[in-house]
Amino acid sequence: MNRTAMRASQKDFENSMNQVKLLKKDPGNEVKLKLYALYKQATEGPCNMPKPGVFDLINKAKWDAWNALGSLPKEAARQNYVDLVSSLSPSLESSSQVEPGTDRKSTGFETLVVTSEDGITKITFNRPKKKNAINTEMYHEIMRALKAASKDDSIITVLTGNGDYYSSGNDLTNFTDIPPGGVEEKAENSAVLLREFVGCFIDFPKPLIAVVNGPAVGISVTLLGLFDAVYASDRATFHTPFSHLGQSPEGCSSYTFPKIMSPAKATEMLIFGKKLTAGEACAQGLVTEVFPDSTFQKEVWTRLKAFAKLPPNAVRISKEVIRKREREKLHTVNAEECNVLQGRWLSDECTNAVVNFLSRKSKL
Ligand SMILES: CCCCCC/C=C/C(=O)SCCNC(=O)CCNC(=O)[C@H](O)C(C)(C)COP(=O)(O)OP(=O)(O)OC[C@H]1O[C@@H](n2cnc3c(N)ncnc32)[C@H](O)[C@@H]1OP(=O)(O)O
Repeated sequence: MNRTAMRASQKDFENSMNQVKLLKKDPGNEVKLKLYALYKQATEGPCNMPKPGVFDLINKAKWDAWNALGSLPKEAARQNYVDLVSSLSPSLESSSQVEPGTDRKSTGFETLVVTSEDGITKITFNRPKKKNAINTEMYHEIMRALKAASKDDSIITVLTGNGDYYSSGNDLTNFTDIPPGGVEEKAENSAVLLREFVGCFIDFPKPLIAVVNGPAVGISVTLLGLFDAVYASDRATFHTPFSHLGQSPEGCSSYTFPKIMSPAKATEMLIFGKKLTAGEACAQGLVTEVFPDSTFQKEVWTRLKAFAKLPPNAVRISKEVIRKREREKLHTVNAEECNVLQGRWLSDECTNAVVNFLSRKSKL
């Protein structure tokens, strides 16, 4: 049937919006901009937003795309949107698909894969093309997955990454999505989100294990100080370029790192941005054990499956005994770090570093 000869109904439009969420492959920035522009035109009509500033790279690209549609009628924009999505259909997949005969897989996550099997809930960062950078959606999904894992029947919970990276840390494009209240509101919202996010790690009631499959950057490193064990491939590296980004430590690392590795070693990492190999991180106590990459998955999962057979109540109670006397202190540190960062995010040092990263790639 020739779709262009038809009028797309509201239902067709909504189906297409849902299909976009199921895209298997990233359609690329150009197509994403077209989809954005057609969606806005179909729902709001011609571009009605003030033109973003020159440094607001992403919003400016979006504005340009929407504005370029001029006075295209809403119905035509809706039809073009449906046609464009249908032309992308070979790269669609159903996210509700559950692999047959394997473990229980939770659906409803865009940025994670969450499975539960053999007493282990595994939360996998799943943005491999972006080196598992943590965008706003992913912060929320990780919190949701942790809250569910704390209540499910698993004994231990594991975080790991899909692809060659464990995680490249905070997604720097998070800083470009500026709300109507401006950059101050953005900084405040981010500090609230960060505090809640780190709080979930402080309060997590079961043993939390990191399976660090590759390089880790920024917040994905600092959080390791709140894990109960950290197993790393010898491909992994550990790096917190906070000063380079005009930022300051988070994830309670200003407290945990000096305790774990000595104040001077913590300074080298957190202030001077020294990158550690997995072996160095292990020697300094941040990593529990390092495995050759060729046998990493096999060895680690064999070990974790054995741990997960331990009596659940004893495991949970022991975690509580260990965490209890530190919990209040950790929450205080978390609040202080978020406060300091809120100010840093408004600094020229931070703005320039983020603009440099984004414009280096001319990214959206
Ligand atoms: C609620 C807010 C809380 C904030 C908490 C504070 C957190 C602080 C931090 O985590 S600080 C650390 C931030 N991370 C970084 O500075 C790393 C930035 N990325 C890089 O330096 C590099 O991408 C790399 C070294 C990780 C990998 O380099 P390379 O192997 O050359 O790959 P690419 O650079 O081509 O990356 C592929 C693809 O991924 C995108 N990407 C990677 N990391 C990030 C990131 N952190 N933020 C946004 N995007 C990232 C990269 O741009 C490429 O995208 P493209 O293919 O160009 O679309």
